[in-house]
Amino acid sequence: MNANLTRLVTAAQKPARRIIGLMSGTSLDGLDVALCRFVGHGPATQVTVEHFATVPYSAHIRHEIRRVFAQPQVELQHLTLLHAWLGSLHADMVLACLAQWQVEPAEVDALASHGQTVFHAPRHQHQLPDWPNATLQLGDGDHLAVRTGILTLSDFRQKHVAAGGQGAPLAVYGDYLIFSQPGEDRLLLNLGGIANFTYLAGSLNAAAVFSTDTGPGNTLLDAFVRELYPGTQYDENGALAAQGTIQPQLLAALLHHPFFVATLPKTTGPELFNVAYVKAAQAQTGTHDLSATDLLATLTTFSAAGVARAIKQAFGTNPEFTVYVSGGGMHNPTLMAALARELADCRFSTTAALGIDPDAKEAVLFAILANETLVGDARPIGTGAQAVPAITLGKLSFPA
Ligand SMILES: Nc1ncnc2c1ncn2[C@@H]1O[C@H](COP(=O)(O)OP(=O)(O)OP(=O)(O)O)[C@@H](O)[C@H]1O
Ligand SMILES: CC(=O)N[C@H]1[C@@H]2OC[C@@H](O2)[C@@H](O)[C@@H]1O[C@H](C)C(=O)O
Repeated sequence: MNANLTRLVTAAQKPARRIIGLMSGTSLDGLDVALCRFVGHGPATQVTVEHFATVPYSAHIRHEIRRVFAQPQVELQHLTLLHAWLGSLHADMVLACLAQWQVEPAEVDALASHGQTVFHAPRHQHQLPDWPNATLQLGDGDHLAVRTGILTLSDFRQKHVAAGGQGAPLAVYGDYLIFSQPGEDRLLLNLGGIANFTYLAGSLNAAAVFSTDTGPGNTLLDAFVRELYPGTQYDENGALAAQGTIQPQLLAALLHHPFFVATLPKTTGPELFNVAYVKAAQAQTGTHDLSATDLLATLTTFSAAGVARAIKQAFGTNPEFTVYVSGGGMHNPTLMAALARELADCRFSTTAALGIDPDAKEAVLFAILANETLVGDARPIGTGAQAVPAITLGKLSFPA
């Protein structure tokens, strides 16, 4: 048997294995690196996060990604170079983390790399008749495998698209395995650049589980803070938005988009929710001269209202859940206060209460997906239009 296959089978047969999950999201703040230890698979999965770090992206890296990020037209040479460059860059970031944690690459059984989403194109968003759902993540897995010497799984979204999905959200596969709890209906809400949630039934009925994006999380806030306060990356602790007043006409115009009434599940990205989207709504409502803080206050409530709309769309007007929040938006008290207003009957907690660092959650998720691909099974989740494809995800790259 080929030595790579022997290595693969050995990793799959171990009673416990270490997998590093990597996530770099739409916020372009950095690469999240989570070294996880797994025992078991499927609903019996036990995962411990041994180490976690976010390796910040430099201004240079952010600049090079933004040259193509969510752009319908790009320089093809730059896109091609980025694919290789980001693969090597992510590999070096992993090696630096391992050195700091005093863990040898040989002690790690697999790397699970999400890559950098540069364009997300579900059919409802590109609206090109006869063209499929599509999504593109850069940072090639072979570069990670060869440079780190670690067996790598990557490019998790393509199979979801191939099997009939939109390529996202994938969190549902991992959320279902590690956060389901008998007797408690749970909502897991991730406030990243884009917000999404997973519903888990206390009955443990897999058919009832589903997940969806809800619209912008931090992406518009970040984009306008960058534009209005040059040199600043985000509204730290929601302090700017907290000084502003919500502009109701603009808020209504922002929410007036087919995305917010489209059936669940749905996905989106900064290809739709971007500066141009907001400026069009400002032009339409004559609010282009709104102060920076009023605009940020309105955008903060817009994100919260999008989350609330999707939850109410699924569960009716007065949903009562414990909502377990993760992602960078949970550090924004103005956004969290807006959510508490929009979902008055919900209680808010974070995934820390469930044993997973909320900043690490998405990176852990990709490690879980890799663990399932190595040792688990494809299993049915959801039903009807909300069913997620029963597949294992990720492509294999061997180091040699
Ligand atoms: N202290 C803070 N105050 C306000 N906002 C914060 C704070 N810390 C983080 N954030 C927000 O969180 C963002 C980063 O979030 P996160 O890392 O979850 O996004 P991501 O993983 O890139 O997104 P996605 O899940 O859409 O891929 C920052 O850009 C910022 O908007
Ligand atoms: C195409 C893409 O990268 N989508 C991300 C993004 O960030 C949040 C939201 O939009 C979600 O759909 C997805 O990520 C998470 C990890 C997911 O697939 O569950």
